[in-house]
Amino acid sequence: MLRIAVPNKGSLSGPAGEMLHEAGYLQRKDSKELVLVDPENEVEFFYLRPRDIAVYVSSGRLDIGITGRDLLLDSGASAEEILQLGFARSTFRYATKPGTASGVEDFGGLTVATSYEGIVAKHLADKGIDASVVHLDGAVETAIELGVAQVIADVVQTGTSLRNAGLSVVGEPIITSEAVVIRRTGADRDDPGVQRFLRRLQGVLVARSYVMMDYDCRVEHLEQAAALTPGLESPTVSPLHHEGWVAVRAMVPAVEAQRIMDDLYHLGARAILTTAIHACRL
Ligand SMILES: Nc1ncnc2c1ncn2[C@@H]1O[C@H](COP(=O)(O)OP(=O)(O)OP(=O)(O)O)[C@@H](O)[C@H]1O
Ligand SMILES: O=P(O)(O)OC[C@H]1O[C@H](OP(=O)(O)OP(=O)(O)O)[C@H](O)[C@@H]1O
Ligand SMILES: [Mg+2]
Repeated sequence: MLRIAVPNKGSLSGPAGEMLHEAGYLQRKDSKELVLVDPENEVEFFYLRPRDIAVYVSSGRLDIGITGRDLLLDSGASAEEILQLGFARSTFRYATKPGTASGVEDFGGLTVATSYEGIVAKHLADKGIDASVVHLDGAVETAIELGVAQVIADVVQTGTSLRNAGLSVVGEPIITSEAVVIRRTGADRDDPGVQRFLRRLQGVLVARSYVMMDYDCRVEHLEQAAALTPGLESPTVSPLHHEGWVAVRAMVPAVEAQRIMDDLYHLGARAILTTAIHACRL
């Protein structure tokens, strides 16, 4: 049975549970449940603190886990990303009160507050900056106001938390993060259970980002229409009872669907429909 670590709290937890549910797995009903067996799908889920997931996976006790790239890097654990999941997208950046520093090179002698000590200590060391790092569990934006540090390094998504604290980013993002599936470095790449799990999650990603498009068009416009809707392999084309017309079906990226419908209409295609894809195996 495949043993999978799932975040039990925070920004990763809700979207991870939704994705697993969409992929057809049982999910816990009560947030106090720590372990859930899904015998039908031959998996066992362990609900763990997001920070601990890379540690469990690198130990080999659990086969794979869902975590954030930033948490994986911060842990220093021997685990690697095998699939990007597209949620909990964020950057990890330095910020200060305006005027404190114009770049990381000005941090010498200052104190940096962060919940991600591993990432920050390594980044400063790589740059040869002699700054102190103080660990805080959260709400690090307040550390400057309270005089614990002059610099913070934290997750930035919309930038609202920084703005509210009167802080501005300094330097380029240290990391661009999102939720990822990880496994122990060097683990068997071809494990059939892992491959099946990844195919299911990839199916969810495709189902979320593509729609199915159907339309009718005149045979003489088919080449141009197919160029607008190439599908994944190539569009399905079926004859219509009405001679000189064909029905076409192809998957298209959801964000482009409206523009493609306009272009198809302009070309003379009619009865252009899109439908949601609920599940998929590529
Ligand atoms: N506001 C946010 N937007 C997007 N992703 C975020 C945000 N805050 C944290 N993350 C991401 O979530 C992961 C951190 O999860 P974690 O549960 O430790 O933090 P959290 O969501 O801040 O929860 P907590 O309330 O425990 O601090 C990281 O990968 C981080 O990049
Ligand atoms: O750029 P924003 O959209 O404001 O998002 C970033 C904020 O979200 C997270 O905080 P969270 O709410 O998890 O609190 P925490 O600091 O206690 O982790 C993160 O630590 C930042 O503070
Ligand atoms: Mg947080």
